[in-house]
Amino acid sequence: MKMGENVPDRHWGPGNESNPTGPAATDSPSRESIILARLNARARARKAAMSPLTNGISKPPEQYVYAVSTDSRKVEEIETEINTRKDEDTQAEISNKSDTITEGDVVEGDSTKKKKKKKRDKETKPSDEIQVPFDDKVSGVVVDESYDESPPKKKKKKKKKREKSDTITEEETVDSVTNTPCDTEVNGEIVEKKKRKKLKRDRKDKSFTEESRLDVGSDTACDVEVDGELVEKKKKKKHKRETGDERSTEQPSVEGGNDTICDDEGGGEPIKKKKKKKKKKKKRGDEEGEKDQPQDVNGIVGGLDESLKRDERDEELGEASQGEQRDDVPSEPHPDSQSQGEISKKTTTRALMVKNKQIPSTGDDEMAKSPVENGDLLGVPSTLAKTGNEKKMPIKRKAKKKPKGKKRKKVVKEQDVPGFTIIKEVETTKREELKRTLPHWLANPTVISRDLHADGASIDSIHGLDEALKKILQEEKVCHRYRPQDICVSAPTGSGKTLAYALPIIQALKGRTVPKIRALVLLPVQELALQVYKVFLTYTKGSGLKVGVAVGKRAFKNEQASLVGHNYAGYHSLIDILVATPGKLADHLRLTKGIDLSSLRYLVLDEADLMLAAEGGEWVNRIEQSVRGCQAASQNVLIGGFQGSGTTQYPQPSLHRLLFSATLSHDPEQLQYVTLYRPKLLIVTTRITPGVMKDKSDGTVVGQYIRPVELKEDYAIVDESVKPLILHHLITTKSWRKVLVFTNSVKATHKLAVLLSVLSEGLRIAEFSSKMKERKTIVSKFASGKIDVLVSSDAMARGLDIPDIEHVVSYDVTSAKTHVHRIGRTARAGKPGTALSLVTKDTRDDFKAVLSSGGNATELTISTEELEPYETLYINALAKMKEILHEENLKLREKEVMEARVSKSTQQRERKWQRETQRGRRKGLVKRLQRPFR
Ligand SMILES: Nc1ncnc2c1ncn2[C@@H]1O[C@H](COP(=O)(O)OP(=O)(O)OP(=O)(O)O)[C@@H](O)[C@H]1O
Repeated sequence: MKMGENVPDRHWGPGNESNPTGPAATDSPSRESIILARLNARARARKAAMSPLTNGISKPPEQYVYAVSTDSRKVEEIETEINTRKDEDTQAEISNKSDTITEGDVVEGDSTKKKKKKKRDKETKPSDEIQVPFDDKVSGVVVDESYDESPPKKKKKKKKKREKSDTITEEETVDSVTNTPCDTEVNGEIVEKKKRKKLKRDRKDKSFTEESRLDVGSDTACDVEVDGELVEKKKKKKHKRETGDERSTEQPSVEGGNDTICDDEGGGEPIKKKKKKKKKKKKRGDEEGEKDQPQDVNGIVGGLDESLKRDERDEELGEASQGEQRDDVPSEPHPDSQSQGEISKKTTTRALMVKNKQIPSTGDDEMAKSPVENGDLLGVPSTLAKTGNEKKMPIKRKAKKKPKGKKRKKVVKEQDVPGFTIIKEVETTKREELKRTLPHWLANPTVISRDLHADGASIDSIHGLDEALKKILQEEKVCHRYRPQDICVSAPTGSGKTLAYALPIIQALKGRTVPKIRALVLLPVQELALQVYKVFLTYTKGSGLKVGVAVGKRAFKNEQASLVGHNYAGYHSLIDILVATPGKLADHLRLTKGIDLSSLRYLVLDEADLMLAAEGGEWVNRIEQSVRGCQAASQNVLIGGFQGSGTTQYPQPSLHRLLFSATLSHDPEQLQYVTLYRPKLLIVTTRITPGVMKDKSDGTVVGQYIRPVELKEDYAIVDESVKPLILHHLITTKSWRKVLVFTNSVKATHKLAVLLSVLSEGLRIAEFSSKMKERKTIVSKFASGKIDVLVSSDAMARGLDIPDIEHVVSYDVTSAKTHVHRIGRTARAGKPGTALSLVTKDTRDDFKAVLSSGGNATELTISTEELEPYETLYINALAKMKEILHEENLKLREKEVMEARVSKSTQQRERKWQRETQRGRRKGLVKRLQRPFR
């Protein structure tokens, strides 16, 4: 089907329907009305024609298509024919010719004759000007002829009817009137003018038709310009969208596929501009109408692809969406929607060609893409809107710099995978690099700052190291090695110093394989040593470590057998940890065979200040010499402590010295006997009390005797004669139980214990006996609460750990150091306790010195009135005490006399026997000598 055949059918149909009788049936209009109607019709026609042009659609409206067929040359021929045949009655011929015209067309008057003539001419001689652009394969546009046969949509048709009915009617009227023979007859001038105007209009129409033709079939500068404007507008709008300047009230159709339509009609473009554009287009149409076809192809693609993409998107959304009113698109159908639909089909073909690489795609394919096509406005994902068939062409635009590290899109093209349809874009995001986090032990190493030369010990001090290695080390100037610092600890009483050294030693020696004396703990008295020995026994359960004690509690031979074993291979150690008093240790080092201290690693001096004070501290030096001697003597000791001629030697670690006391001496003279290696003094305190930290004259900060925090310390200024009565008064009136009283001597202890026993008959009073056998029983009774008041000398002042002693009385003022240990028997391990000091006038100054060492006591006043009730009792108690003491003295003397007598009589009997023996021997010898030989 040819273009010329279809156009009248679509264009003139409605007009003829509206006016079936045709213009010939009307009366001849006046000249002015004809001219006015003609001008109006032309203006409307041009306006209607401009809409698709600016829309990027190449196809002009039907009336212009029709005008294309009405070439000026043909018009002249028709007019000439009309003039020559005006006298002839051609009604029959015209009616015959009218058969060739499509049904529905109303042919009335001369104008219809002309049209029929034109139609006939077109049928006989098709216009190349029309067919070329649509049939031109170079343009890439293949006319879908079936489109013309498809029924137009009702909405579009109705709309078209409404908008064009008036124009078409008027135009028809004008054409019919101007071409009627009566006009020429009425006024020849008018006819001439009309002819000139007709020629002029036809020329314009011709030029415009050429422009339209070019728009339809080929590209024009107009299209290029329009497309360029569209591109620019879209760029601006896109920029606005990106910057958020675009108002939300703006119609989505502006951004959508109908944006060009709205630009023309609803975009608010001034009419003057439109006219200017039209003029420019006409000029360019005249100038560029004869340009090469490839340029035209490129120009047309932009407008076509825009419709193509809209159609493709509609296809993707499904047929259900077709014909429906979009929310973001104006519901009123556009008058040019039909022509757009027509172009869309063409552009679909065009797109297929582009897809199949039959023709090159242009950057306008991408540029013409609207947000609706991208699925943005309809909420359709862009991945659905894009089919992947779009071939990206180079677009002259500033490429946006992609931010580093962000999403990196990778579009999988359909061409990449032949035979498969890519339905979705594959987006690959660049994963953020995971920061590696180190384990806690690697990220937080324990930094030990040390200086090799400052902390090192001499190579010679490494026991057991091979002499050849020592020589090499010295040659390499590696003369020092790391050695732990010796530690001195001054901590309050009852703060757990025993466990402070016991647990680390047990932990360090737990992995040993062969028993050897590796730890030596020295304490001043037997009771403390036994107490610490029990602690080690408790905490070494299950560890395999063996603990020995050397305090003289058992027979010496038994202690020897518990420390050293002997078999066919020789002597070997039976213990790993030895708890001893200095005296007994010296006896064993001197008398016990096989005792070996060569592997000693830890030397602990508990109550170090007292230990170093005994014998001037020389015994410590003797023990260390003994240790070094053992080490020197055991150079050939085999593994396991067996002595022999083995060659295996192991370097022994240096001896680590640990000194503990609640009153560690600050006197350097007392520490001179201990060879301490870079000693470190640790002072443990729980609160800063006045006088705790003092800055001495030498600038060194030293600690004082620190009391437990839980200890409450009181003192009472009393007379010497009533001290027992005041103590009795406090114990009885305040119901003290488990009271530990310290005196300065054993005699005073006994005297006080007797007096208290007389005064307070209901209380269980005991004294810490000097007899070793009785001590253990008394301590256990006192700890279990069977003794209420235990009177003791300072033999119990240090280290004894008796639980739950509530009150400690310092009956006699003593030194500050002893005072700290006395009152330290209470308030242990965080438990509360009270200490009372009875101060006389003579000992007031001494007590002040005691307090100045870090104590803080409150005075307890006891009035004489409180003591008056005890006067008689006290006098009687004193008298009875004297009697008791006197009797005790008498008994003691008798005992001594008896012992003396026994000893004297024994001596006498021995002497008598000796004399008799000597005398008898002599008599018997004489008798034997006098016996005659018979
Ligand atoms: N961490 C602790 N928690 C509870 N009790 C503890 C702790 N450490 C030690 N003790 C207890 O405190 C008491 C006193 O311990 P220890 O005899 O070692 O004290 P000390 O400092 O040696 O006192 P002193 O100077 O009088 O000899 C012990 O009965 C012990 O069991």
